[in-house]
Amino acid sequence: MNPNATQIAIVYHSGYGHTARQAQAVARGAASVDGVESLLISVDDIDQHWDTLENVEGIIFGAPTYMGSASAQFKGFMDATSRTVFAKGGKWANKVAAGFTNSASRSGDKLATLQQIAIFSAQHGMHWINLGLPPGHNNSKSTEDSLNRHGFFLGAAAQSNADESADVVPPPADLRTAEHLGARVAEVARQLAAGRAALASLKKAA
Ligand SMILES: Cc1cc2nc3c(=O)[nH]c(=O)nc-3n(C[C@H](O)[C@H](O)[C@H](O)COP(=O)(O)O)c2cc1C
Repeated sequence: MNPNATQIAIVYHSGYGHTARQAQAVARGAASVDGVESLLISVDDIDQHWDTLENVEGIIFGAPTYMGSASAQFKGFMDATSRTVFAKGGKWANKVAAGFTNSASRSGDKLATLQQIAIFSAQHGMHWINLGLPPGHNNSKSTEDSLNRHGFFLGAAAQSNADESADVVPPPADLRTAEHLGARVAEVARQLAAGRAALASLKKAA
């Protein structure tokens, strides 16, 4: 861990590996920004990482959509933060946040999961970063390989055919969309960190 780097954590759950592929793409995107390091954390290992999460600049949350909402394992993580983060005095306040989800159907009610993650981030007083891409596949010239082919604004979406393994899906367009989200969050986190440092030195000079 480079102490001068801006740290972005990606906290995710994946039952069968598909959302893990999406999470890896988000982490790649974040780490592609100069001066940023990304850290992938599965909710299965979360108890080893509560202290780490207090010290990162941003957290990008991801879960598969199961029965129209985040998976129960991810919800278990969300509920645990009531005790480990919220009750300790809002330890995640003012960090940047963003979200991603993956499911089998084109829609599959993924929007409900992204909304759930956005509300969760707001409860922690975090700054929500949206996807920042126009809808990718809504005209005759676009294709299934277009970035943001599912047309989400709130976060990154991926679709994994139910009969295909995580070696094959999500498809490249969805992984590139996930990379874009990681890079966007990392850039904003960098800007905020630099802005805070600049303000502190102005204050010192005054
Ligand atoms: C319990 C359960 C519920 C599911 N519910 C949905 C759903 O509401 N919408 C959908 O599109 N896919 C649904 N799926 C399919 C998963 O979202 C899909 O297989 C996804 O790729 C799994 O990601 P994972 O491998 O990271 O767990 C469900 C799968 C499971 C196991």
